[in-house]
Amino acid sequence: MAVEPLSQKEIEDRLAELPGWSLDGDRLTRSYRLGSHFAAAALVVHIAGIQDELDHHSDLSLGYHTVSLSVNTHSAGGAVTEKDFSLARRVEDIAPGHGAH
Ligand SMILES: C[C@H](O)[C@H](O)[C@H]1CNC2=NC(N)=NC(=O)C2=N1
Repeated sequence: MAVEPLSQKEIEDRLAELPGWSLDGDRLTRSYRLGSHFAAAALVVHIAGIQDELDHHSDLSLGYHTVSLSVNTHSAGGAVTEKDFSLARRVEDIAPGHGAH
């Protein structure tokens, strides 16, 4: 998969398809709220599995009822790439099943 930095327009087009995700500086980010701390922890573990499968890893943090991700592509000099959006889409696919919103 290409690891070229995406242009601002390419990032905006992709963000338009991913409600809840945003660009914070040079990182793609999203926070989720869950119904309990344990549910949030389970989502973290599920995301960790996806990240190992994709070999692409966000900074992933667990709060009280929250899970937060922040990701860019180290091998592209810390730019946002298609790999970051692939991860975001995979997380979006599974988050609702954990009751995350
Ligand atoms: C060797 C391995 O493919 C690399 O270290 C992977 C692992 N996870 C990664 N995660 C992120 N966010 N960016 C990378 O460039 C990256 N590279």
